[in-house]
Amino acid sequence: MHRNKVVIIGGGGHAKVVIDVIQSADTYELVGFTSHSDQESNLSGIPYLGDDSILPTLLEEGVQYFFVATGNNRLRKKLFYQLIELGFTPINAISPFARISPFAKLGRGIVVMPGAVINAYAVIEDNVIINTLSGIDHDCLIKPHAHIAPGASLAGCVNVGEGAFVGMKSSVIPEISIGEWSVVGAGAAVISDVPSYVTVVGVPAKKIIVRNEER
Ligand SMILES: CC(=O)SCCNC(=O)CCNC(=O)[C@H](O)C(C)(C)COP(=O)(O)OP(=O)(O)OC[C@H]1O[C@@H](n2cnc3c(N)ncnc32)[C@H](O)[C@@H]1OP(=O)(O)O
Repeated sequence: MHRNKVVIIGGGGHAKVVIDVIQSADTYELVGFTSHSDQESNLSGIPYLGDDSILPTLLEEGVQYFFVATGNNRLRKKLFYQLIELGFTPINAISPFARISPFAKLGRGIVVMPGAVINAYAVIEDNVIINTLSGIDHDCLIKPHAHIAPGASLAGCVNVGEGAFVGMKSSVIPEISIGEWSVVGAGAAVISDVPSYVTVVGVPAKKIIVRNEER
């Protein structure tokens, strides 16, 4: 069976899981991964190819598809558009153990990890991470480059802004909006709208001042 060739961008912990998901779906041929840090010779059974300077050569050799497997939302955004600019096409990495409604809509460059559920009329835009065992209920809108961490539960009609991070095991009640590039802490219960560029934690979730804005 012919399978399209894919390069993975990134060699950290998130890449390990993304590779596993793509391999378990058995739809693509993974040619290897690129990384800027010194790497082991392979990751989850696929070879290290070098840093991103190898990418134009890979394209010439017929590797047309990519997946950016970095957890940091800002870096993932940057790399996503760089790869498209170079002429690559993003794929989705969908675990066969996720459940996605046929009435949900998915963009490009999205990973949906095992145990995640995406219900009817949810919209997941480009380059989003839907992590292990998370739940995205009906009519949610997840904007590009966001990350819904393991076990987070979004009720119906929740909007998550560009680049926002919804921490593991947090809960968001219906019709809440989470602003762009904001962070919801692990275990938070979000019961009111979250502005952009803030961090909220706790039950109920309240804004905190953070020292390090990098995410
Ligand atoms: C497969 C994977 O691994 S995917 C990755 C999943 N990762 C996550 O879900 C991580 C979620 N991250 C968090 O919850 C973090 O604690 C953050 C982002 C909310 C805050 O991190 P930082 O900015 O480093 O904050 P810091 O640790 O300095 O804490 C600031 C204050 O908030 C409190 N706080 C931090 N996180 C939480 C939380 N989740 N719930 C309640 N309080 C919290 C701290 O106790 C501290 O309180 P204090 O000032 O009274 O001492």
